[in-house]
Amino acid sequence: MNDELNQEPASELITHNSQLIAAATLSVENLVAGYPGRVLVRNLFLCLPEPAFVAVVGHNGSGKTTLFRVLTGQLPYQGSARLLGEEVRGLRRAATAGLLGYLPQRGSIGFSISVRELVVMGRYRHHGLLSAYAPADYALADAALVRVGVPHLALRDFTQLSGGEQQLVWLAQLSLQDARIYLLDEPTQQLDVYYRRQVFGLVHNWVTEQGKTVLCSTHDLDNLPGLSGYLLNLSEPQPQLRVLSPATVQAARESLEQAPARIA
Ligand SMILES: Nc1ncnc2c1ncn2[C@@H]1O[C@H](COP(=O)(O)OP(=O)(O)OP(=O)(O)O)[C@@H](O)[C@H]1O
Repeated sequence: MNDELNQEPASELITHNSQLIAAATLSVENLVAGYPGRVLVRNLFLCLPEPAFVAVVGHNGSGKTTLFRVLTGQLPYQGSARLLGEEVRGLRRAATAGLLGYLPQRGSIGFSISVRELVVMGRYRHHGLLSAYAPADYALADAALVRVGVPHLALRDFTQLSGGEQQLVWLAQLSLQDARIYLLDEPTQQLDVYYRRQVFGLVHNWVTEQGKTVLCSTHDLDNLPGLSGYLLNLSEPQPQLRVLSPATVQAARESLEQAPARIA
């Protein structure tokens, strides 16, 4: 143990810890969440001090979406879950406050709309309810479509796109929201090998170039070793943030190749 730490009085350590938690991008303390008769997240502790990329992995049904539902205020929980120091259960309209951008696993819409019109809606926070989007907004939408690699889809009807194409369009829209923290639920699930790599590179750039925090749930371990950030394996008995590296990805792969432990 570090001698300097040993010499620090306990009261100062507690103050220091609570300051760290208050300033953290994401902090979770003793979090318990799930559904009636089914606890999925058990006594989870996490502290992410700086903006970072976090790959959230785990077997099917291990609670990745459940954790995201907690962090987006859609599911009640016990314990504490804070985003930029704010307790989630006290947050209202986090998305409109520019705090949180969320890409759910299945995003569908029931009416025809052009891709360009859908993407420009990512700018809604910068607009009054009734004001029309300006040419500058459409220019940003076009640029976002270029960044995700599908500018050729701009005039297509969104509802007629393939699942993978729709996923790329949602990502383009999300990038225009300019949120501080993004929760992406399996954003590469329906993508081919080429676009999977592109999307991991893109959302990793949101962290390194724009200072965003990105939590990305995924079953795609192949694209993780080249990225910097953290790995959170919800299939571990006591999940914790581990520095992303070829070794930690390999350890996660070995654990996920085993049958999941079933907790009642
Ligand atoms: N509304 C609900 N009521 C009861 N159980 C639910 C509900 N929603 C999800 N579950 C269950 O909770 C468990 C965890 O689901 P969750 O979607 O968080 O898993 P996941 O890790 O995201 O899985 P996947 O990798 O398959 O997307 C699953 O067994 C699921 O059936």
